[in-house]
Amino acid sequence: MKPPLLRLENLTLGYDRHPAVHHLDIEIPAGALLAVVGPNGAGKSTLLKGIAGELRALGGHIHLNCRPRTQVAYLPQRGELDFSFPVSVFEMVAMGLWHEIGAFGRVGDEHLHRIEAALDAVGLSGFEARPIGSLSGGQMQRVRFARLILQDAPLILLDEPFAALDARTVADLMQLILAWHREGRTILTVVHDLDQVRRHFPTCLLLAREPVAFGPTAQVLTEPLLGHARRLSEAFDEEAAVCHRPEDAHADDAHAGEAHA
Ligand SMILES: Nc1ncnc2c1ncn2[C@@H]1O[C@H](COP(=O)(O)OP(=O)(O)OP(=O)(O)O)[C@@H](O)[C@H]1O
Repeated sequence: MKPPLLRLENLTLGYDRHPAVHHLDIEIPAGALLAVVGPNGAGKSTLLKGIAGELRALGGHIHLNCRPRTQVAYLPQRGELDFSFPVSVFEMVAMGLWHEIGAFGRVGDEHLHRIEAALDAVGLSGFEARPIGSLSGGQMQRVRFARLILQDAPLILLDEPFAALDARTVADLMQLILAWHREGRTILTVVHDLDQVRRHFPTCLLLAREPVAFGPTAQVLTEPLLGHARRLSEAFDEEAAVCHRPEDAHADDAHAGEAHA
């Protein structure tokens, strides 16, 4: 059996000292294609932000069996994007190479070739000079996927990559995700469409401020478990303090995104 690429140990994540999601004790094996599902406000985006190192843990630990900064590719929700940023498609995609060439490094022939190949893979050859502000929502999401291709990361975190996209774009992006899975990468994707999860994602984490179920998708997406998740989410107290278990005596010294070989 493959060792876990990612292990969450009694993890609590939240904002202003209030937990948004907690009691996460989960091992995700290398090569998993995992859907993260749950009601609105269940803590799905918060979990991805924590793993991406954008949010410090309030308690517990995140153990990563890869380098946190350069080997984790994170695609935030599209609502968090500034489309008015004055860059071209080429420049936006080339940002996927920052960990190889640095912010002001020179893009060499090999890099040019890889940028062209990534744009081709997402169906945007010929769009290089277009300002990103002139793209449709679907084209912009393709550009963001091209950037992920260049990041070439073993761990990929996708937050609602299919939201508000047409069926053709969803199908094309899903094929890219499946190709990454075949290459052995580990992929966590927040998805709302449960039919899509059943079709394409072998494993699933059902969240409702805490893990409700984790495992093979058919065993997780059952009516009783989905109902339980809805009820837990509705009953959650947003103002609650971090709740420590007796074994958490040293939880406060946790560091999110900490590398752990
Ligand atoms: N920046 C923030 N500051 C304070 N609270 C936040 C912040 N971001 C999220 N929250 C709160 O944390 C909780 C979990 O939010 P999160 O966005 O992780 O849920 P989600 O499962 O991704 O929801 P959705 O499916 O609606 O996107 C919610 O109560 C939300 O209001």
